[in-house]
Amino acid sequence: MGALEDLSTPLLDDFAIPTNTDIGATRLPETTADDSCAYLCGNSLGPLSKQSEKLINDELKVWRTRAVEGHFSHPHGREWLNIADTVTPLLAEIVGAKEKEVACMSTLTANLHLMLSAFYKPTPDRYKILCEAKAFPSDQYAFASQAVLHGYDPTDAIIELAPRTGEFTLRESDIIDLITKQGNSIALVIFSGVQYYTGQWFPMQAITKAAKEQGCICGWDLAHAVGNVPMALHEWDVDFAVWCSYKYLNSGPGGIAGLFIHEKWNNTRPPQYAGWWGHDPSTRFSMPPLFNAIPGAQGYQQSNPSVLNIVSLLGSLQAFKRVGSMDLLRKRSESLTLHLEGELEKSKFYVPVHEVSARYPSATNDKNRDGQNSQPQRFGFAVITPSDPESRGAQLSLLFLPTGSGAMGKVFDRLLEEGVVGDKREPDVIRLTIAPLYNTMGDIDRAAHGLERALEELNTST
Ligand SMILES: Cc1ncc(COP(=O)(O)O)c(C=O)c1O
Ligand SMILES: Nc1ccccc1C(=O)C[C@H](N)C(=O)O
Repeated sequence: MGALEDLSTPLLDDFAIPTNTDIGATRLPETTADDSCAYLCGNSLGPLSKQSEKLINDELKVWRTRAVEGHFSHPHGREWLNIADTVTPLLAEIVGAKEKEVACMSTLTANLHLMLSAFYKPTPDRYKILCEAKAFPSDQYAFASQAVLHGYDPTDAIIELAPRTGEFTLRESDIIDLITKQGNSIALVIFSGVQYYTGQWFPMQAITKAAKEQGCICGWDLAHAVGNVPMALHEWDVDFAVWCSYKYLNSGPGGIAGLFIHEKWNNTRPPQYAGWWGHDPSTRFSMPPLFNAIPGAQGYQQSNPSVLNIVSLLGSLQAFKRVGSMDLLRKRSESLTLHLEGELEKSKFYVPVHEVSARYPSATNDKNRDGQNSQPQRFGFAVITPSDPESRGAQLSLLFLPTGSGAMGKVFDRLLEEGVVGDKREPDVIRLTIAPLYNTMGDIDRAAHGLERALEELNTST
């Protein structure tokens, strides 16, 4: 099996990256029109894997030529009845789980609700849900609606832990202290593995351990962690986890999601929302009236999965497999992200994150935007993602200053004109992600130089 050992990009050819022309880059020489853009947005939607494209086309052909027979007989040995079996072992490796602890199914938010319905069992003494403040909105809605479903007021039932004043990310000690002090009233501790906005990789093992010591259930939303950072869900004794696959796993827009349930729950957490795909496959097609669940995560499957979605995921997972392990991929990821960070720190407009509060006092106070101050301030940026590589994945989140000044939007547009695709989170953040499967040092240089030119222009034109 091949392994990425240096900063070359052996898998670059595996992915179709949009060209500068495709994304409408207008400020580049004509000669680069057909070159790949610098696609730094794998945290939102991974690019198309060429193998996925091939596999989808293969399946379309099977559908065209065999129709329903494709379920039972398949020219490439991927009978649709068992199509999920092509991806579960690969997913299990990526999240550090046993195969039977993983199911590839449905969508992230739906899976989150399924897991909450199975694991959030509040009692009058222990009914709280602990999560990070400003979790991805879908998660906030899911937590709140589940609290309401059980008769609790979300403002009381949900504890949202926010960074300290003047800080942007959570300190491990603050998370652990809170769990230790309030754990006996907490039913569920659920964080995102990697935070979508800040890029912080939470100390998953330590949080899980602290939660377990207090008798809490511990679950994880791994949307931004899966395929990004190495994990050992089984060994860490995580109770459940959910993820989508269209970010670092490159399965395509709306791709099929996944979930993990620790095997220790096999006998005590039967699926409550049963469907035929969670039924024992050996008798599924005898159509028995009584549900007999597959032990473990796969018993939670409800419907027959989308074959096109699964093979789309499979194409990309084969690229992960060729790399060899998440640890190897992570090595490359760490050095590329360090390099991006280093380039950003060289900028004239770089503001160290610990100076943000002092230099832009309103940046950590949403009510009073710096952009409305009477004194015009220089446009700049800080990196709010933790600088410790152990506390982050591939993404760096740049906070544009002064906050509320509109600088972020202008820089974002300018980067796009130069063929650099990041993503913006209003009002002030651009996320840049160096995905180790397909991004290059050249992408980093383009982003850093584009950013410098954009801020130079912004500061001289006002
Ligand atoms: C952390 C997190 N949770 C939930 C979602 C929602 O996912 P979906 O629309 O696939 O349910 C996303 C991404 O969209 C996310 O990043
Ligand atoms: N599925 C999408 C469709 C359209 C636009 C964004 C998304 C995202 O996934 C957003 C992502 N979860 C984020 O971290 O912001």
